[in-house]
Amino acid sequence: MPDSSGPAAEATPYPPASSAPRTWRRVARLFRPHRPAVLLVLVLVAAFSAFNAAVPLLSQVVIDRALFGPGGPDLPLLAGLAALAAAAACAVGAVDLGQTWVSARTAQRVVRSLREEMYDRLQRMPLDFFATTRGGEIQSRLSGDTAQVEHAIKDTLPGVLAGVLGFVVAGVAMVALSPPLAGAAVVLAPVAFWVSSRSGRALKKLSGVSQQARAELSSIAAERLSLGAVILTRVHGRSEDERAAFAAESGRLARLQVRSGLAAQLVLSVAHVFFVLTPYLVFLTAGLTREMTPGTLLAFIVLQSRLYQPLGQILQISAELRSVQGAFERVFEYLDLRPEAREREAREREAREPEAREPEAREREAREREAREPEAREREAREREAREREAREREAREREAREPEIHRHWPGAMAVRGVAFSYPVARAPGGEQGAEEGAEEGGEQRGEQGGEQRHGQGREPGTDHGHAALREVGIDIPAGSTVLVVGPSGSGKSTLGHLLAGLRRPTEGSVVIDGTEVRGPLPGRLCIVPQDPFLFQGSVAENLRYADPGASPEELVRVCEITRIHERIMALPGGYEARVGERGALFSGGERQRVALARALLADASVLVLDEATSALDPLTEAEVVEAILAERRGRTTVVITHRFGVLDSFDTVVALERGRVAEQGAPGDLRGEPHGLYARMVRAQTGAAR
Ligand SMILES: Nc1ncnc2c1ncn2[C@@H]1O[C@H](COP(=O)(O)OP(=O)(O)OP(=O)(O)O)[C@@H](O)[C@H]1O
Repeated sequence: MPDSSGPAAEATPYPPASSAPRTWRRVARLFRPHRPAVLLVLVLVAAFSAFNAAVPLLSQVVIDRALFGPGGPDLPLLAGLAALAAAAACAVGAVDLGQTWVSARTAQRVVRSLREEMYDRLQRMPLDFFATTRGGEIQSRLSGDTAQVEHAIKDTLPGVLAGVLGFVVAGVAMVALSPPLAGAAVVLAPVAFWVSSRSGRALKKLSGVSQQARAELSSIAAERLSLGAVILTRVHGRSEDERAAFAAESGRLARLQVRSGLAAQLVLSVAHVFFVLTPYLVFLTAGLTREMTPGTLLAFIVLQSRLYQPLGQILQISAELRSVQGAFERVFEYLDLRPEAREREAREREAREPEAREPEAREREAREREAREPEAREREAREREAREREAREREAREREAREPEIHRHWPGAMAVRGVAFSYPVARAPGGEQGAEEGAEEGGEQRGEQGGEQRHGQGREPGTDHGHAALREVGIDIPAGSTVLVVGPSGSGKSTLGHLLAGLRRPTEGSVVIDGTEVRGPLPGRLCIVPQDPFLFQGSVAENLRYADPGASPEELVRVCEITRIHERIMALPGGYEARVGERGALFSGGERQRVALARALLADASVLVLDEATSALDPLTEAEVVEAILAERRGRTTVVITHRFGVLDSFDTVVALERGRVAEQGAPGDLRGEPHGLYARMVRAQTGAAR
């Protein structure tokens, strides 16, 4: 949704497609506040070129007059010339140093303000923008593109200037020495320019696609290495697929980089051929004209190298400039984003004149998008499709080989035996707390939840581990039974859920499934749905199939009907193919939970743990969904952790936790009969009877 900065463009919501002159005019505007610095760079570069050309001219005087003049060698003249050459060389060094300093300082200033303005724009963007844009994309523009812009200002642009001026000065000096030889020296230049501009164009295109691939890669990392995503991956045993998807993207980037390198090298190779051939053209012309003193020839040869050097620079840089232009365009696109207030205005304007603007604007946007990277998009879509198909087929094959009805094979009887669990002590900032645990057990960082208890209450005196979240917990869960886990906030319910699902391992005691100790996630046997489940960027169907890549459309519908989300999905444009946005942001909290529940049902695990997984639903829908999940469980063991008691009577057993210990466990009816029991008190408090 970019907008233009100019007043003319203000009238329409979208700017016209950016063109090279437009981009460079805008780049020039960036330097307006730095005019004195730019002027200084210009003067320094001109001085550099002039001093550089002066040295070879001196060599002509050295040969023709000081060494081989009519009266023999002239020593005082030689000494004077040597002093002059030394002064010119020192001046070249000093001027170069000064120019580098001024350019670097200006680059930092320009880039700093660009970066800050971009950040400011982004901060004021409407929420929709963040829901539909990947985090990695934003990061890549904010740091990757601005770094390229900085390099351009510091090195590329002064390089172009030095190249052009050096070329002109050396050219003028060569023409002054001998016009026919000067002509011979530049006769091949147009061919070299033509080749370099062609490969420059290719380089610009490649740079755009590479930048996009880099953004994709960092998006994958940012999205898939978040806590929720890592839990999801482990619970469904998809780590290998995640690795493969990352490797495919990383391979694509590597291939693009190789191609960029080749395109850049082509320019250098052309320049090399040019440099080798041109001196011989000059010698040939010198031989033909026969008007050359040795001193002039020597000066000419040195000047030639001074001509080629900037020429080479220009050839190389013209290719680089194309990729720099791409970086500037991507930065400007973000600077042109419409912050919230302007967005609203534009929407209102559109609402007033819908027919007149909308289709036109949309068409223009589509054209722009298409013009930007049609091939890349197509290729990406093809690759993604192939990857997904492959993963789906592999998973289906594995499933077939395993057993069609997993939970029949694995009954899902669980036992928690003398379990204690302590979270590691939080160290001062800069400490290593949690690092090992995170690596080993998919570690978790919690927000404010339960923060009070973390700092004091409940700490086990004398333990090395710090906060004891669970102590002496013993629970028996027969296969196929339904268990409700309740307890006050911070009593250890979620910790217990994580232990049951194998996401964490007890500090003491053991968790056992069908006689085997649970030592880690067991995809297909244990599945957990957390309170804030993770949906990744992609379609609803892709999110659901994460649990079972071979699931048919009918199976998707079946599980979504159970969790009462099917109708909502069908109401979306595209139905099951509708995108869910960044981390499912286009869904409400309750809808996200219902999609995640459907996904968990698709996993068809022997044990399903719902950790407050219906907390965002209204009580009626919650009861309906939980009842439906229990009704269709087909022998599956189901553990429901909740604060709310809308579905009490459907459970075989209730486990009430208090301060990390099991306060009560038994049939719901029995526990309700204990008037002073924790469970009965909690039920009364919730139904209002306590009053
Ligand atoms: N990652 C962690 N690091 C340190 N302490 C933690 C961590 N996670 C939870 N705790 C602490 O462990 C205890 C049990 O937390 P847990 O999340 O299991 O409680 P809960 O019963 O699920 O709470 P709630 O109902 O509020 O979700 C709390 O005191 C909490 O502060």
